[in-house]
Amino acid sequence: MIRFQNVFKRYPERGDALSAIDFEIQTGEMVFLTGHSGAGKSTLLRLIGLLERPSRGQVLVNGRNLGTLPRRDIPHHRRQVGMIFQDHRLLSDRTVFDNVALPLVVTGIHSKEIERRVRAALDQVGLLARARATPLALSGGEQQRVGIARALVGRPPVLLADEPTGNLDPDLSREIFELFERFKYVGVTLLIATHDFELVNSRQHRTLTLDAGRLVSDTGAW
Ligand SMILES: Nc1ncnc2c1ncn2[C@@H]1O[C@H](COP(=O)(O)OP(=O)(O)OP(=O)(O)O)[C@@H](O)[C@H]1O
Repeated sequence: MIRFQNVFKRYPERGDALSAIDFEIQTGEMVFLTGHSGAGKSTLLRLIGLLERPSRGQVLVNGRNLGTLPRRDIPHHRRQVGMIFQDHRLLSDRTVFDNVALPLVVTGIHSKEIERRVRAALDQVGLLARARATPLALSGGEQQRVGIARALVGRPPVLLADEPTGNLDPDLSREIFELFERFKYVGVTLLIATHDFELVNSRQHRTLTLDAGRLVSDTGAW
């Protein structure tokens, strides 16, 4: 589902943020991406989401080479890849329902179908009862779950999460990971960047480790 072939990413003012990265992730795998701050985790995720392009090498998602993807296919690609961020980036003047509906509204899906899918996504993250609240009325963990529902609502086959539990206490972090583990069972491919070594070590998932832009370890599938 995700394949990197000798990928480099160079920022002109910084040098190589990623060097010679090679790995493959199969459909339905749940993989952690770890490494020190600045190791290149977010850069790697951004290449998969096509928010950045590699300086060298190839990134393939679902068999398609992102380097040769025609411009008109980029919106379709972005819908295939749900992204979850640490700072969840919710719109504070809209309800939880509207925040989750946003990715569907731009695709022009019928409003009845939007309602059905948003309710299903909120139900999956346990927030159906808070659909009419605004994000500021929610706790940090609940806000993060709204961000997850928004990433899920378009049913993307790939979910990327960048420090999804960065601001949460250990109990909430565990809850979020348990939620991710449930997606794995419905065939979603998940790549989760995190510094939370304790959490990574407590859960038996394949782990890719970056160090100064190089892939220094891959524990392989368990
Ligand atoms: N847009 C950019 N322009 C220039 N340099 C960048 C840019 N984005 C990232 N970098 C640099 O690339 C390196 C990798 O950054 P990246 O954000 O991928 O690391 P990270 O492992 O996600 O770090 P953190 O855990 O702190 O979020 C860093 O040295 C960073 O300063």
